[in-house]
Amino acid sequence: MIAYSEGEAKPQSVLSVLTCGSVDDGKSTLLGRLFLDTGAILPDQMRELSSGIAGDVIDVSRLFDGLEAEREQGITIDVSYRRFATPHRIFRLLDAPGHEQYTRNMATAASGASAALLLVDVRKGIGPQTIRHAAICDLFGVEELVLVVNKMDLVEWSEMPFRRLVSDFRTKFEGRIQFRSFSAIPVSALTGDNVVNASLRMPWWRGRSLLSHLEQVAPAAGRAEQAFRMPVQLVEKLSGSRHYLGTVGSGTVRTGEVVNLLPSGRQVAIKTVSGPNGPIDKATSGDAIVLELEDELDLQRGDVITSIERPATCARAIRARIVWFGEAPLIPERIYFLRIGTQLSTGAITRINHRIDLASGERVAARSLSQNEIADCDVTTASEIVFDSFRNNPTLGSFIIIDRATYDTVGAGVIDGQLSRAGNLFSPDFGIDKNKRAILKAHSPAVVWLTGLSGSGKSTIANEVEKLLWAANCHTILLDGDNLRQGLNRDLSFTDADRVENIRRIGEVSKLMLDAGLIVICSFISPFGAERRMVRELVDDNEFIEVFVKTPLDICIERDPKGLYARALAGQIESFTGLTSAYEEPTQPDLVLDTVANDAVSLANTIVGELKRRGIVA
Ligand SMILES: Nc1ncnc2c1ncn2[C@@H]1O[C@H](COP(=O)(O)OS(=O)(=O)O)[C@@H](OP(=O)(O)O)[C@H]1O
Ligand SMILES: Nc1ncnc2c1ncn2[C@@H]1O[C@H](COP(=O)(O)OP(=O)(O)O)[C@@H](O)[C@H]1O
Repeated sequence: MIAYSEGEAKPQSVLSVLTCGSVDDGKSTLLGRLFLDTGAILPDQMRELSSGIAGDVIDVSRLFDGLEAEREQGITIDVSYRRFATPHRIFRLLDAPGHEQYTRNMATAASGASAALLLVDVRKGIGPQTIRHAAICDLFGVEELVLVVNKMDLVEWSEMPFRRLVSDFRTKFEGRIQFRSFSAIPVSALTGDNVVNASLRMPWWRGRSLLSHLEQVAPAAGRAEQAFRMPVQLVEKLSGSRHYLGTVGSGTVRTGEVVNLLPSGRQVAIKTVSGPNGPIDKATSGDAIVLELEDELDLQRGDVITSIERPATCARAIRARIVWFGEAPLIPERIYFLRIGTQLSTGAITRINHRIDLASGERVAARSLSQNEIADCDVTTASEIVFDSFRNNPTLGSFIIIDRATYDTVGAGVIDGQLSRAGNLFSPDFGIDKNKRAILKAHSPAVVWLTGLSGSGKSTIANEVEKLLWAANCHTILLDGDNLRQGLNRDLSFTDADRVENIRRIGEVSKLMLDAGLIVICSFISPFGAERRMVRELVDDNEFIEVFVKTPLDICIERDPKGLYARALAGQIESFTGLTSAYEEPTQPDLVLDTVANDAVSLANTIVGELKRRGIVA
């Protein structure tokens, strides 16, 4: 075994190996053991370690525990510690922390790994963490999963506990996980048995040691052999011509080749390909390049340049498997940012087809997803996205989900394919539109959106607004929580997920009525900023007036016009807004109404005043 360092002659094949499982299951010890027994640990580290010798057993975990501590302090670990080589292969170890909240890092690491070592303590068996990690490895295309059954020394090297654990794992994943290859190896990372060197203490084991198994793993199909994909990162105009900058995600591109531009679908020849040192004949996956095209086309960041033989797909609806990292749950129909390569779109998870239960590995129904949960979902985007199925080409096959308010990455997904309904919808261009309809009326259309706690005064004020507008010959409609929830939305409860769906439907109804030329007055608690923003974005800028009916909770409780607070406080109503369910106050409403200092009619006049100021009402 040789230690590998930059500059030496390099053995050819590199295998990226993800190590996962919990720290207690012996991950640090296993990594330490791999490095020690392959001779990859540097002499000064070895000296430091020797103080950990107890009898003839070296505490190899100390090397990696040290690194773990560095990471916790935010110190970047020198990756060279994590590279080692044998005469057959270079290994690049990607470590994923064992704690639950690090699922996000684990997903990132998994997307770059060909093989994964999933560590389990033979005495503890398969826990939710083991299942979660296996499911994430599967999700992100890790082809080779090795279940490393550790601490065999603590079960007297016996075969039965090992076999029991492996069969339990297989039962949980039968038919659900599609690793190209799965194997299980009994080891003791502490003593080194079966890690690098074959164990003499488990004569019943006829398989290879972990390292020799990893040396045999077939390397994953390289990205260089896949179809050409280059997401455009930047467009620059240099000496009069446009230059397109990006990194080749997969495949190869050559000067003179005709390529496909997506989503436009136009084809064009490549004039020049340039690398860091000037023009080159061809570039391949991983190369950062600059392209010049024969025709000046209006390509922008987020567009994708692909091969013409095997272009990517363009659609607005896809099926994807998603792992959720967000502290707040994923709610279907809520709008998030989706980033695929350099493309940024808004979109929603329109349906959760099923969730993977991490205790049993089974598919179960779900209305929302909590942190660390994994599910198969339908996703719809606002604009057309350019993608591949992850199986065919990971470059455009995965995406991340970003919260629109906090910009946190709240989830990641891999794409399984296009949804069939996606391709066949068009936006009809009817001759008579809302502006023409408005000509017949004494006003322009608008949505007046009143939001606030129950009992804050939304309905009372909305009613006064409608009376004033009717008197001014305006055509109006008043939509209210109480009436919509008895008809169109009678299937919806007051869970967060149902409130999101409630507002989505009302938003769509409001838009239709707006198109009919009406002034739509909406009175809904609409407790979440994300959905109020969604409705605002459905209509034109000047058409949406967000009115925050700002009445303190104690006043609403005092008013209690329907007796609901009394019942909620007595525990008879679940998830009651302001008490047991959240209300997110608007951060930038168009109007804030103080119902303590002003009466309902004067507040209604304030709203009508705003409609006049905007030129909606004469
Ligand atoms: N648990 C719970 N929480 C809040 N409100 C409740 C609840 N249960 C019933 N109600 C009655 O439903 C009305 C609110 O419906 P909305 O459609 O406006 O609610 S939401 O926007 O989906 O949150 C609300 O009407 P308003 O009092 O006019 O706001 C209540 O009458
Ligand atoms: N300035 C005010 N504006 C609106 N309502 C008020 C005001 N002052 C007192 N109220 C009373 O508060 C209650 C508000 O109830 P409602 O309009 O049904 O609220 P919401 O629709 O927000 O649940 C009514 O009983 C109303 O008479």
